[in-house]
Amino acid sequence: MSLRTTASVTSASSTQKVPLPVVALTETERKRYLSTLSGWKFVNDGKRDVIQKSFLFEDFNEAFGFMTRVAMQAEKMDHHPEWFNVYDKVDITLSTHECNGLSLRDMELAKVIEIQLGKDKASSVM
Ligand SMILES: C[C@H](O)[C@H](O)[C@H]1CNC2=NC(N)=NC(=O)C2=N1
Repeated sequence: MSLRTTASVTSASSTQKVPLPVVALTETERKRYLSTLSGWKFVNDGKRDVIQKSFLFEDFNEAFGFMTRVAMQAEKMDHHPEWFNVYDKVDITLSTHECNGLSLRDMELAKVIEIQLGKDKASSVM
């Protein structure tokens, strides 16, 4: 099965992003997407399905810089992390209100977060 990614439609004049659907992923889909993401854990908190990951940074500056960069991208996607930060630690939970569980939007945002993490790490070793 090929994984669905951000849908885009191209017309002669422009490429427009189309919002990803908010339908709940099946268990099979969820497992397939999670297998492409490093360290994200599936949790049912008793009320809903979520995915979670904890990140550890050098200090508050690195942690909050990462959060700021992720926030800008999340806002563009109209899909936002639930997160908790103490100094160098950031705990992130992703879920979709509309389906009370996990949708493609959560998987897409997790991917964006991983890409940002990679960029931040790369710049810190330069
Ligand atoms: C109205 C607005 O589009 C919705 O409330 C969006 C905003 N950001 C969101 N973020 C997340 N993580 N889940 C959502 O279901 C969600 N819904």
